[in-house]
Amino acid sequence: MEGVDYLRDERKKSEFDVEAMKVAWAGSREAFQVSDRMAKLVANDPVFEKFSKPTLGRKEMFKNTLRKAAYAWKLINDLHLTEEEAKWLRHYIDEPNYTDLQWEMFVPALEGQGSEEQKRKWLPLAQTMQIIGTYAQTELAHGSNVQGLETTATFDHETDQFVIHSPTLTSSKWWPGGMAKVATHAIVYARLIIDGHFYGVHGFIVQLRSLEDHSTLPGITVGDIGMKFGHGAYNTMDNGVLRFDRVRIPRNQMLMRVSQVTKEGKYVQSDVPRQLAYGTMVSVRQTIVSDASKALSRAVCIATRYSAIRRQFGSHDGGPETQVIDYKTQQSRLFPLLASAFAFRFVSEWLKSLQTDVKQRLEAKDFSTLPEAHACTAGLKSLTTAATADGIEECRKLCGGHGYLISSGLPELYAYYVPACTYEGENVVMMLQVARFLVKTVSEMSYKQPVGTADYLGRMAPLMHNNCDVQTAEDWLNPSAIVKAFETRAVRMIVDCSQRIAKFENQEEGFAELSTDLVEASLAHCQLIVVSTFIQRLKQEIPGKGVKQSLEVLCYVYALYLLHKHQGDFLATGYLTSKQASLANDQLKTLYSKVRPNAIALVDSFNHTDHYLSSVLGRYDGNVYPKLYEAARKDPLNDSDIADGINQYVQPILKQKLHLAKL
Ligand SMILES: CC(C)(COP(=O)(O)OP(=O)(O)OC[C@H]1O[C@@H](n2cnc3c(N)ncnc32)[C@H](O)[C@@H]1OP(=O)(O)O)[C@@H](O)C(=O)NCCC(=O)NCCSC(=O)CCCC(=O)O
Ligand SMILES: Cc1cc2nc3c(=O)[nH]c(=O)nc-3n(C[C@H](O)[C@H](O)[C@H](O)COP(=O)(O)OP(=O)(O)OC[C@H]3O[C@@H](n4cnc5c(N)ncnc54)[C@H](O)[C@@H]3O)c2cc1C
Repeated sequence: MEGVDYLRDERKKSEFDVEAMKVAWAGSREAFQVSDRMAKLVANDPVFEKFSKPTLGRKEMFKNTLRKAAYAWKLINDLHLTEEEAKWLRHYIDEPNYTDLQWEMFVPALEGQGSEEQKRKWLPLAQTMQIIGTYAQTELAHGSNVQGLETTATFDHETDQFVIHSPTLTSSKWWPGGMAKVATHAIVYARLIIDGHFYGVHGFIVQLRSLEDHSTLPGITVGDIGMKFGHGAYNTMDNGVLRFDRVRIPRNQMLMRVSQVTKEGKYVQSDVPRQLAYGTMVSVRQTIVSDASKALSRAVCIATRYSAIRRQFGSHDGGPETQVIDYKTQQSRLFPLLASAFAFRFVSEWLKSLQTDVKQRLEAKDFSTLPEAHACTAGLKSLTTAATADGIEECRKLCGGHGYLISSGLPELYAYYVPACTYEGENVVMMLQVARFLVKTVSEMSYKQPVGTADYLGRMAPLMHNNCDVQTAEDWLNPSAIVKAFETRAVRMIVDCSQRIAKFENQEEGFAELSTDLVEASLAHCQLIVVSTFIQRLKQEIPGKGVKQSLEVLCYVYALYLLHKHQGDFLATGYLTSKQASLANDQLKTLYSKVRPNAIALVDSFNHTDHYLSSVLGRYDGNVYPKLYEAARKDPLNDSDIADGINQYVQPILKQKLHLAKL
């Protein structure tokens, strides 16, 4: 038998309707159809070929990406693609480039932080790509600490302009994507100075390059910051360094939704909270959660298919060896990741609806849910990206030696994905933001009832004193038992930290002293959100034979895997006995055997094309070994029998050896 037959047999074992699961994964039939159509469009167009990327040099790689982005823009216009379709098209092209910044950051920043007048002027230009923008916030010396940025924007009364300046080397903008070579404009974050007074960091629209010949404008120095981790990965993006030498922009190019500067140089704060200036980051963090499920599902798809094909040991009487997916250890590493991909998918859907709700409220000047939205996006961004980056690396290891080959698709995916733990808010820094929200919520509880994702903190009294009543492994197959366990663990960790902080005279000092515990408590809170959201999703109607049942199994796998992994927390907070924790682990093992027959069908439900996976190991048809061989033969080193350099550098050594032998 070959890999092709193995996967065919595996697909026959499936206990659910794969087509219906594809819809459940996508969120709706329409969402499935759009993403499916775009995936196929990209996969079937030779312009989007990407297998040769690892062999290209930086300049060729960059140019190739520009070519693809230009072609994609042509398709978007020629085929009159909707915004949603265009988003999927860009996603499936699968090469970071300047358009990511244009659509994910520049346009949202204009939308969220521009005044109505500014939006009328700038949005049509950006949306039709007559200008290309980037988001220039991070500097050489400051990324996380936004208030520490050094670039200055000084108001000049006489000319009614701002003077944008980089006063120090460390104030150089450093990292913004698309900035080095492509962007014509940037939203530059700088300290506002009026008459010698500082008014905090604000965003300014600054033109960097001529729209005629693309040359940099006077006073602007811009370039690339150099190669990044991995060979291909993020190196298709021109992350840049940018310095300003007293560059002048008109006053009306400061983003003026949150605060304004008048012609007279008066600083006026709108009736909206200053945190709205951070709004772009909130919306991008939500997208990052959705991207985490895509990246993890991709790695899991590769590792699961390959695990069903790969056989090692266990052959008796010349029969076939054991499929590595049948080893319990392989299942215990792989299936929680499969379950996590679904968990992240559903939490990202929920986060999107939360975001839509917040946006509507903001329009109506209701800012009450902004802190929660910030805490949720920051925390879930941190949780999902950390688990996804680790998960991709685990999938590489699950594929043994072949996982280390570029043709497995996993090294590239990891190198491309891993900066998500850092950009858009470094993960630990983000968890500390969640901690601030939680500690504040607890401290305000005497006069303010917690709501939304923090509402369980309002049930603190019973949760502080309850004990778990699970007695058998089956008792763990109960959503309310699971939610109660996660709520209790989170509440006890948060209250413990809050009480210890309260003992410090200086609360900030207490917060800093307890920050490692606070990060763990925040993680417990975020895990509760993901688990609860998965459970809530299962309460909705989910059509298709066996689909809901399979998702229920995955939901329990996700929850009990976390419970097992963090059993120290559950035991230390006194909610569980070690017997109950061990029963949870027993149940987890039973659940793995329920996932096993459905594993291939579950990863098929992600509907990933071979083009998107770009992995010989994860091919849909399972034809792994012949294709591995073929991929290896295509390596440039195999172009000739005697490689360049052999005659020059190896032969002389060999000949010298002969000479010594004669002696
Ligand atoms: C860490 C903080 C949050 C700290 O903010 P701060 O004002 O210095 O300090 P603070 O006193 O803690 O905060 C003040 C207050 O602001 C709140 N807040 C903070 N962030 C937000 C938000 N996004 N929405 C709504 N509210 C927000 C905080 O909760 C505080 O609220 P409070 O005063 O407690 O009620 C901030 O500086 C930050 O967000 N840093 C991370 C920087 C970041 O994410 N940069 C992204 C650059 S762009 C990028 O990476 C693009 C990658 C693109 C790609 O290639 O894909
Ligand atoms: C691929 C990539 C693309 C990017 N694209 C853009 C872009 O388009 N535009 C843009 O403006 N920026 C961009 N960035 C920059 C990115 O947003 C920042 O790197 C990120 O916000 C982290 O900030 P930092 O580099 O200052 O990290 P640092 O804050 O210096 O982190 C270093 C370490 O310090 C720790 N630390 C920092 N502060 C605290 C604290 N208060 N408490 C405890 N620990 C702390 C962190 O946990 C971390 O371990 C990009 C970065 C990357 C890698």
